[in-house]
Amino acid sequence: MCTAATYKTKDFYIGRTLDYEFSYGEEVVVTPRNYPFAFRFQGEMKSHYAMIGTAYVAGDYPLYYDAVNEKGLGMAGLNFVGNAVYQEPVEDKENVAQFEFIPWVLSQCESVEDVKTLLANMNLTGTPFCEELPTAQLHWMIADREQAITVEFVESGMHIYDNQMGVMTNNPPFEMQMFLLNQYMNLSPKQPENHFAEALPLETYSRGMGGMGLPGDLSSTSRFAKVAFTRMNSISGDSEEESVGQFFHILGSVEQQRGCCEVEEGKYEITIYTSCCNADKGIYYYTTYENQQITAVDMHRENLDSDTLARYPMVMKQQIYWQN
Ligand SMILES: C[C@H](CCC(=O)NCCS(=O)(=O)O)[C@H]1CC[C@H]2[C@@H]3[C@H](O)C[C@@H]4C[C@H](O)CC[C@]4(C)[C@H]3C[C@H](O)[C@]12C
Repeated sequence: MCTAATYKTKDFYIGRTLDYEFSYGEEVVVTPRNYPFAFRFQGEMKSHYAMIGTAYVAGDYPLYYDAVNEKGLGMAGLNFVGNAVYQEPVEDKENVAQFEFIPWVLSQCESVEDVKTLLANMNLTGTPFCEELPTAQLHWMIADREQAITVEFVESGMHIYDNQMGVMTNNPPFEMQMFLLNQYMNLSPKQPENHFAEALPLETYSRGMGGMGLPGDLSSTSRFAKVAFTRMNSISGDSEEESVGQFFHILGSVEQQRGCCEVEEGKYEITIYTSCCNADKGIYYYTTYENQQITAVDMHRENLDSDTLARYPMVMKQQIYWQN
């Protein structure tokens, strides 16, 4: 399972959890403006917007999972297995392979409005990167500081949904996830009151009963409701530390601990990493399952006019701050 979220205080933030049972060896990767992107169908793009995010680098190619560009536009790809349907290349559209979707969008769009225009003429193909890395079945959240959308390619074609909550998880399709939220309309952060039956002496027996009824399991629908509630009711100061801290708490509400979700005999999904990118400043913060201390990579500390990827393997060892 995976969860993505946006958050806005003074700055705009976007991030995700990457939940899976194994890691591909992902890194934080800055793609500078003059890195030549060789698109399968669209040819070489010699210069473009710079971007930062998590990617698995295959050869010298950044296969991004989530990223933000220097204009403050961000996107994240999450599993959508069984529902994602990609097309064969066609003649009258811009064909883009599924693994190129993030670079294709972030290299040339400044805003979600730009993305909508770009998508109108795009055909996402199921072309695999190589034999060893088959096509990933994903759907995407794309956001800037003004709005967020969910983009899904399914049997009936491409669907773009306004995503007012700025959250996304996995299956089922976004429309159904939104419908299921109706079930939770009664939830409130306030202490509950007895509406069950006047005749019964039901009472709040402890503090902290706000959000009563919020699901606690790790299924995609439960995480959708939980993270939406957490994100929509979230309160924080607007300093960088407070905003980033709060963002990690929002995604912390749906993190996966090893042992709770067995996906195969003896194999468990865990939150491999959690990211929070300050999209305005191009700073990518992350924690990993092994290291809960926040690590940061600032794209503006790199030479953004270069043509070579800057790569930072994620810190995978627990860092403990000793006070004495
Ligand atoms: C497995 C990841 C999604 C995690 C997730 O959503 N988990 C939920 C699990 S569940 O089904 O709902 O149970 C996805 C997110 C981004 C994906 C990667 C990126 O799309 C980049 C390339 C794309 C290539 O086609 C395949 C390898 C790959 C390197 C992908 C591997 C894998 O599919 C990733 C890492």
